[in-house]
Amino acid sequence: MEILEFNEEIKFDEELILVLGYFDGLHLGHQALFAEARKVAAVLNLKIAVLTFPEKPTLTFEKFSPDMLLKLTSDQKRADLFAENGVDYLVFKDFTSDFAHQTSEEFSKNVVLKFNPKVVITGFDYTTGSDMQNLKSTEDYRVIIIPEQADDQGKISSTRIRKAVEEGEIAQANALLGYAYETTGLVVHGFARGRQLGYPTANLVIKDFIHLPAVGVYTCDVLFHGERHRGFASIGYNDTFNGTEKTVEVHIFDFSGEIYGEKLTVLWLDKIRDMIKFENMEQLIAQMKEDERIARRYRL
Ligand SMILES: Cc1cc2nc3c(=O)[nH]c(=O)nc-3n(C[C@H](O)[C@H](O)[C@H](O)COP(=O)(O)O)c2cc1C
Ligand SMILES: Nc1ncnc2c1ncn2[C@@H]1O[C@H](COP(=O)(O)OP(=O)(O)OP(=O)(O)O)[C@@H](O)[C@H]1O
Repeated sequence: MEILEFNEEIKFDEELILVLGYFDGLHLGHQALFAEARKVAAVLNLKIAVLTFPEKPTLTFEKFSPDMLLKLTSDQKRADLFAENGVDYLVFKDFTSDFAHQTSEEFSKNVVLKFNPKVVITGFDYTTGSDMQNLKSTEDYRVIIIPEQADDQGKISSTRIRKAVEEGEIAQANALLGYAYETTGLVVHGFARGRQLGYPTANLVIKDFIHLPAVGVYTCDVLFHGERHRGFASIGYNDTFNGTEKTVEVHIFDFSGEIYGEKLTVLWLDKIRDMIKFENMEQLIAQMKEDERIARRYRL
């Protein structure tokens, strides 16, 4: 997959299938667009391009708050997901005021046609231009609109998944994503109390602007040096020790070793329980033994 910046000069000579949207998380709804794109691309023997934005379009319209920068994936994972979904050209365009103020006709001429698309694929609720039109087929390209992908609670959407993650409903988030929600971090030094508890933990610092699951205790898998290990993790303030800083800590079962400075990816699988402020360490250890049983028993 090639990653490109959209600019005035860009112009594809080959005909393409173009997919449009922001695609935070590349969830099952989004995946339906790419499944259709792959089908059409195979029949017509064409490559697939996606035009998307590095940040959420709402940044251009609403009063800024830092959580507007948060995403469901890191930029790296986002690119990986586009590639896994069959994208050949991943094209980024800053969502500027000028861009937003184009009419749908201008958008078609100034943007869509630059991709020389034979077919353009969008979802049922995708609108373009300041006049908020659905994209329509022209003599140059055919538009395929993918119907709403929904479950019993309605449309599968990035908004629903963000809410599920932030409420700790990880199993629900994963069901809507079609893959396990993940967080990548760098292992740094904590207070080294975990050893005393019998569960040394890798304390993670997270550099990506991504949504973190709610405070709590979770079953997880950990990707480390190309291998997948079962573990359990805690997100919270170490209440038993009157901690004041939020930490993300993970204990990998049947593993020992110094891994400071390494990068780990935590695949969040299911929430076990809320964080508890225990009277003493013994109670915390007893609870963690029970958590371990639950985490080890968890089947994918
Ligand atoms: C699976 C798991 C569950 C945990 N549950 C709790 C908890 O309920 N209450 C709490 O105060 N700390 C909890 N902790 C956090 C421990 O207090 C923390 O791992 C320990 O203080 C070690 O911190 P350190 O790595 O900074 O030394 C949990 C940690 C793990 C890995
Ligand atoms: N459930 C769905 N079914 C069909 N198409 C969808 C679905 N969700 C999104 N799409 C389409 O995917 C593209 C990207 O959509 P977008 O990034 O707005 O996702 P979203 O999940 O609707 O996001 P948000 O919840 O932030 O509004 C658009 O063309 C949109 O119409």
